[in-house]
Amino acid sequence: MNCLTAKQLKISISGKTICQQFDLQLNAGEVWGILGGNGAGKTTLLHTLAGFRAADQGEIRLFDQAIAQLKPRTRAQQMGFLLQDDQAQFPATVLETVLQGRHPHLGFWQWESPEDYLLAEQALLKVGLADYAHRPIEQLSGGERQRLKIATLLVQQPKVWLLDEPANHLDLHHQIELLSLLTAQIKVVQGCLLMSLHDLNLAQRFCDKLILLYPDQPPEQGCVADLLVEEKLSQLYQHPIRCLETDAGRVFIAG
Ligand SMILES: Nc1ncnc2c1ncn2[C@@H]1O[C@H](COP(=O)(O)OP(=O)(O)OP(=O)(O)O)[C@@H](O)[C@H]1O
Repeated sequence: MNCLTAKQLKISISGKTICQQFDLQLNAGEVWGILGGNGAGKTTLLHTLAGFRAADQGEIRLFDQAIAQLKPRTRAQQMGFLLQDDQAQFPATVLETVLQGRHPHLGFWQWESPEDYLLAEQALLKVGLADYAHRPIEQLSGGERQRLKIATLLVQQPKVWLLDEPANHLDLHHQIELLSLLTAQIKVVQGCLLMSLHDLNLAQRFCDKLILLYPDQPPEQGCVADLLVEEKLSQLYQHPIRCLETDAGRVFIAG
């Protein structure tokens, strides 16, 4: 099943073309990564696919409905977005914040039900924040805030997940723990996930497919095995990248 499709997309920002005549199809059960250097356009591409900004040309469809025509509430029932920088937040506790993930599913005057609270508590448990439920969010560390944002998306229960640098602020244990949780969830609910990443080893471990946003040539997309190779990665980052075969699988290091 197609979850998110883009046809003949042209995206530019500040006079720079990120992509043109770009087609994309995210299918049920797929985990995609976007790789590219700073300023390559990863965030811009994600924001455009989410319908937060208009493309210069082309069409984006979420479950076969034009995203530009979807009401924000309908879109939020189907698509969750993890913003990279999300500083401006109202004073609230961790539990109040995670419950906001239920809002697209509640009626205008409807309060959260006991089931909503249960979902929120389960999500906090999954991200290791159960003991922080009544803490004001301004007292959380960077990594704890990131885990709270992921918990909020878990209770939102979207089918399509767009994540801008989900590994930001997370220690190695939480990177693996949370990306394992999210990618397993995608397979179970037959949704799809597209995330920007700076860590090639996380891309290798968690992604099925990739989009490479080069600085000097059109984007490329395909399977991880075809794209995570020294020559393409060195071109992508304009820096020599080496791929090493180890007991733990392939690892990538900057030369
Ligand atoms: N609001 C904006 N107005 C004008 N130009 C912008 C704006 N946001 C980003 N840009 C520019 O658009 C280009 C793409 O930025 P974008 O944030 O999409 O890159 P990125 O690949 O996500 O980068 P990073 O890895 O540094 O987060 C950059 O050259 C950036 O300077």
